[in-house]
Amino acid sequence: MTPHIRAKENEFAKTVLMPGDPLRAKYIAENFLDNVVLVNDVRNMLGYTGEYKGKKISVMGSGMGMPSIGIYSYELIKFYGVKNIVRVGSCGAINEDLDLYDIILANGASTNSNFQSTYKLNGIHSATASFELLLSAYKSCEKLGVKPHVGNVLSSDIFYHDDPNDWKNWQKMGVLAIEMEAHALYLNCNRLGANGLTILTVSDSLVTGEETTATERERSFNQMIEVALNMDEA
Ligand SMILES: Nc1nc2c(nc(Br)n2[C@@H]2O[C@H](CO)[C@@H](O)[C@H]2O)c(=O)[nH]1
Repeated sequence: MTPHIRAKENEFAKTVLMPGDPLRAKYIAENFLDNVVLVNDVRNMLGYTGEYKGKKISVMGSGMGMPSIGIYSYELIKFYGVKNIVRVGSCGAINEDLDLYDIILANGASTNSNFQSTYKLNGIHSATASFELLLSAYKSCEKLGVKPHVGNVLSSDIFYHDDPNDWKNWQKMGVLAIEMEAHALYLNCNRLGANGLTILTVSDSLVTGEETTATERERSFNQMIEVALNMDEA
């Protein structure tokens, strides 16, 4: 038990998928997993443990933003012994080579947040994904005939930026997309010795202004879930 999760000590699998929206955790559990058990509903941040092709796996919402995923990923690793956390989310593309519904594997996550000030580093830490999980996800994409984009994303503290063109400065740095969680997940994993990865589907483009349709969003979300569930476990 923690202030935010009521699950019993061994109720989480070694690997946890984390969509931002707890209702997507419910969707994944109901549509992809067998023998599902609800292990958390504190604050309605729904968490489930079940099986995929006989392998135990958990799925729980992270909430939006780094403070939220920062709490849940910390508690999963520190108090429940979770070894691998795979964020499965959506993002806004800022690179012109990206199309709606494309899949991104984030090998790193830049930020405009001061989240890492807690570590009192004399410098800036590069928040990075686990190569083991990244390679496993890349191979899973190949098996499923998905061509992912692998690169850096921006984890922003802000959705409504006062300067609507701020993203163009990040585009110059080769950043592929904007989301709001990966950097904090990677910091916790880097600091606590766990493996983290963020898999994203492009649900809007700041370059073209395009937005996905609800039905298409669900189809591409399913493809990303298939990629995550078919990864070899680290
Ligand atoms: N800041 C930001 N976050 C985005 C964007 N598109 C998407 Br989907 N997101 C993600 O969606 C949620 C905000 O709608 C957050 O959890 C982000 O990870 C975007 O253009 N900007």
